[in-house]
Amino acid sequence: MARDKIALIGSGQIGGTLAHLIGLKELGDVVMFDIAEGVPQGKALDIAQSSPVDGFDAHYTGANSYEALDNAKVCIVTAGVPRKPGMSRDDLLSINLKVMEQVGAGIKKYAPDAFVICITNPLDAMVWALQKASGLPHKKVVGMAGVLDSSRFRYFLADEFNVSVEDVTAFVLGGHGDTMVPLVKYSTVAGIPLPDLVKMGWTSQARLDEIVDRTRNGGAEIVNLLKTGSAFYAPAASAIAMAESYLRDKKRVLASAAYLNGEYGVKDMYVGVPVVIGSKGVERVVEIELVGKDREAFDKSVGAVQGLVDACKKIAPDLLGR
Ligand SMILES: NC(=O)c1ccc[n+]([C@@H]2O[C@H](COP(=O)([O-])OP(=O)(O)OC[C@H]3O[C@@H](n4cnc5c(N)ncnc54)[C@H](O)[C@@H]3O)[C@@H](O)[C@H]2O)c1
Ligand SMILES: O=C(O)C[C@H](O)C(=O)O
Repeated sequence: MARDKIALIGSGQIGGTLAHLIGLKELGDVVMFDIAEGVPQGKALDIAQSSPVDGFDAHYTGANSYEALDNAKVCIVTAGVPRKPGMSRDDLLSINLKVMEQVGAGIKKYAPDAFVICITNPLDAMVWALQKASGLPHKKVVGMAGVLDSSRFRYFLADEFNVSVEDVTAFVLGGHGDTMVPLVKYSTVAGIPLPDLVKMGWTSQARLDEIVDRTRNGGAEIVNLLKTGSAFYAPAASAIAMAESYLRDKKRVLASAAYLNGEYGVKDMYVGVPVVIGSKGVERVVEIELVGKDREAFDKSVGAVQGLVDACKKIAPDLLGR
């Protein structure tokens, strides 16, 4: 059986890590694309040369032309710039919006049947713009953030309780920004919700609040440590989970920036919610009933994303006609 072709648009820190993980997991052949000449070619060759050591079979190519995307089954988009200490993800909007317009046109021309995962920040607005620019069906274009934010939350919780990360589930919804919504009520250790664990004396409400806060600031914590860029190992692993669910029709329930057309009371916007990802793309939006503080926080987060989408519409009004 022919291997699936996976195109990585952007071959920087996340692009390189994605390419390596795809080989290690034998998910398919990899095309690395970037505007920087030599970078995708060099990384592709380097990773290909690791394949005999690690024992995986995958074909790697690097390219600076969109033709290389031809017939890709999955496209993962990291093209653009990351933030530096002191910046917010939103500061990247105008520069990365231009990149999404170019990338969207390339996908439209060469990979119109692909499942597209956008990673570029500010995530919820960029995936909205990428869908508009590519014209692909909404269920075939998603944004990666919720898996990452939920994974950070899971890791901090597992560390707090001194239990395996495998036994911790968590969902972080809303926009991928300061207003994201870690859902305490729906996060568990071995099925036991966090509020029950507080009652059981496993932790205090104050500690839980600190962990929620650290999760919300998880991206900035790493940016401040690295100083020259942002997180890439966990973001790449998170996007691979989404790509794998699509390619292997696993139908995993993963928090993703998905197009909402009335669900959660939101229309014509991408926001982080749990979705089922299978061979048809986003096969179902899981609509959790949000009440009280969770509803308020979610609505506030949606408002923040709406502000960014409105800014995109102002900068690139022609996107609306597509
Ligand atoms: N959604 C998330 O959870 C999440 C997590 C981490 C990073 N990010 C975002 O992902 C993006 C990439 O991060 P990174 O660490 O890989 O950055 P990076 O700078 O290492 O890589 C970005 C690459 O994009 C390339 N590029 C720039 N303009 C391009 C264009 N027009 N066409 C093709 N390629 C282009 C650059 O040459 C560079 O190689 C950033 O915007 C960052 O903020 C998002
Ligand atoms: O924080 C960033 O700028 C990168 C990314 O969105 C993250 O959460 O790690």
